[in-house]
Formats: sequence, C-alpha cells, structure tokens
Amino acid sequence: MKAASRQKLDQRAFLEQVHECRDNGYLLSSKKIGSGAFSKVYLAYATQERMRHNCKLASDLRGKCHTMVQLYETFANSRRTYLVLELAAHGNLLEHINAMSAHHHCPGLEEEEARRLLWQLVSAVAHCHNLGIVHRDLKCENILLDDRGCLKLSDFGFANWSGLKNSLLSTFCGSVAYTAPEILMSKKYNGKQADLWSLGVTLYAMVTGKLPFKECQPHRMLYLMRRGPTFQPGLSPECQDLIRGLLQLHPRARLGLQQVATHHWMLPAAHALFCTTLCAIPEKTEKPQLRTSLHNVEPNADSDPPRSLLQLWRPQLQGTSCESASGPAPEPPGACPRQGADSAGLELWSTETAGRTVGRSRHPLLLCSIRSVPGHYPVS
Ligand SMILES: Nc1ncnc2c1ncn2[C@@H]1O[C@H](COP(=O)(O)OP(=O)(O)OP(=O)(O)O)[C@@H](O)[C@H]1O
Repeated sequence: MKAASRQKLDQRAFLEQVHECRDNGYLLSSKKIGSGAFSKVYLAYATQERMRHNCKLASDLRGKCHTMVQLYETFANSRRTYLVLELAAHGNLLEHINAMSAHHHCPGLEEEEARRLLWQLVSAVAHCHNLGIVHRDLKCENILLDDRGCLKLSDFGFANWSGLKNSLLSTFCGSVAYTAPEILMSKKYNGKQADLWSLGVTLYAMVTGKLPFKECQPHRMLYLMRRGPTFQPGLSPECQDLIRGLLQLHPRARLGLQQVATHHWMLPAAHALFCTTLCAIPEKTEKPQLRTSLHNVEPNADSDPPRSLLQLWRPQLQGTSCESASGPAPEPPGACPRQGADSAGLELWSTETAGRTVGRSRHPLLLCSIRSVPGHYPVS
C-alpha cells in the first residue's frame, strides 16, 4: 500500500478511536506512549462526566492515597477493545536503561539501581509464582516504572495458571531474546523455571545495556546459550555470578527465587528492606507480615498476604545486625518515598486482567491501550 493512502487510513482509524473514546467518556490525545504486537497505547483524559460516574476514578485522579483499581475500565466494539489504565509515568524499563546509558555515556544501569529494581521485580515474580501464576513474557518492555521510580510488572497476556504444583507447559510464549532454552528446544517446560531464565536476561540487560544472546535463528540462539553469557570488565563478580546462576541451560540447575533473593549481590537491598520493615511492624503485632502493595488485595483485607520477600530472605539475615531497628529506617539506595509499611514500594498490575493495586496518581492522566479484536489485526 502506498504511504499516502496508508497515512489516510491511519488518520481515519485514529479519528474513529477518538470518537469511540469520547462516547465512553475519555478524551484520547494523539500522544502515543507505546505499542506492542497487540496494542497501541495512547495518553487519554477522563471527562468530568466520566469522573462523576466513577467515584473511584475521580478520587484516584485527584491524587488521594487509596487503593487504586489500576485497570479502570474496558469497552469494546466489534473491531477494538479499549483498556483504560493508570499511567506508568516513567515508561518501560528498556526506555529507562537506554536513557540512563545515554546520560552516563556508559551502557547499562549502575549496579546499585539495578539491584533496587531487581529486588522489586523478584518480589513481583515471587508473588505471582506463590499464587501459581507464571508470567511467561518477562522482558524489559513489560516492566514499567511509575513517577516514583517503582516497578510495575505488566502485560500478563501470556500468563498462565501453572497451579501450585510444578506442572509442565508446552506453549511457546514470550520474546525469543528472553526465552528459556528448553522452550526454544520445544521441550515441555516448567513455567517458573522459564521465568527465572527471563529474569537473568533482564538483569543482564539492566547492568550491561545489551542482551546476552541475540540471534534471529533459534538454533544460533541455542549455540550462544550453551556458550553462556560474556561480560565486559567492570561488572562486579557477584553480579556476574548471579546472572550465570540464572542463565543455566538446565532448568533445574537454575537459581530459584529464594536463592536470588538471598544471593550475595542482593544483600544490600535485602538489608535495607529488612531494617525498614522491622521499623514498620507495630510492636505488639503477633504475626508480623510485610505488607507490600504488590498484593492484589484491599489494604485492610483479612486474608494473609502471600509469602513475601521478607520471608524469602529472613534466614539469610539472621545474625546480621539491624542498627536502626528502633530509629528511622534507612532507605535503600535510590529508593522512592514510601508510605507506612509499604516497604517494598512495589506495585503489581496487569494490562490484561482487572487486578487491583495500591498506588497514587498525581496527574489527571490515564492511558488508553487499544487492542484489536481477533480478526482485525493489527490495530489501526
Ligand atoms: N500503563 C502504561 N503506562 C505507561 N506505558 C505503558 C502502559 N501500558 C503500556 N505502556 C507502553 O506500551 C508498550 C506496549 O504495551 P503492552 O506491553 O501492553 O502491549 P502488547 O501489545 O501487549 O505488547 P507485546 O508486544 O509485549 O505483546 C509498553 O512496552 C509500554 O512502553
């Protein structure tokens, strides 16, 4: 199709989308925030009328501290599905790595920042795995950052319920560069172990600004995977060790989440969180529990939160001193401001499911993720 007629079609489609959003109470801007294989994501605003009809949305947008439904609304017609989502103001992790690399004239994030982000990511993935959910598409583009620099795991389009037993899966999911070797070899795979491989690729991308294995052909990828990752000088041996532990060809040889959380490289983050958490636990609480906003529950729900990172690394920290247990807790390096006992400062949410999260939106902005209905692909 000629460029001019393609442009006309795009314009017509965009105007249709503007009208469809307007009919549902949202003003679609032309600012495109991102796009993926299945969606185009635009900045949008809620009309006053929409806010009058949706108290939760209205109070969120006025910037109150509250339990926020991060997927506010969906609407659809025969051609498109619209998801109205909370905006992650700092975009995705890939954009962040690229911006920081350009800023420092050096590829990748500093290890301290990568540690803080990995800590949050491990916590989010642990939460999913403890619920029996495997993500299966962990990659930098699906990890978003809010205006406080806190991490949000998104895009659960390939997520699956693996159950609490480690049942094997067979569907090929995810992006090749992040895909575990057993999936590339079309073997039955354990979703949790496959997520751990992707976590290793993500950590490598964070600290080096590159992908560890990059080839279009799966057999070439496998060749590189067998050789293992290579590192530039300057990366700490502890970080290299953690990456190697995650990028183990054999799924069973791979580090588990608990081992990641207690790995030597992670300890500074664990220690800071441990101290913060101790200070946040009221003295007479019988069952001290880390309350993080990653849990998809109301803040005051009675149910026990799933096993948290506090439990994952507590054994490792036994015997370490927490100097400030009675005073104000030290912030982990580069940590974002926290509220109350929200120690991990972490939010888990999904563009695909109507989960809940705790968060704060300071700007009257929303996001419209417009997805094609099957049969009308790609979105236009
Ligand atoms: N709520 C959000 N806040 C900020 N940016 C977002 C948000 N949702 C999506 N994006 C941006 O849009 C991009 C694509 O979104 P998303 O991952 O939902 O699309 P997709 O079609 O499912 O992608 P994929 O190709 O991974 O399947 C993200 O990488 C991110 O940059």
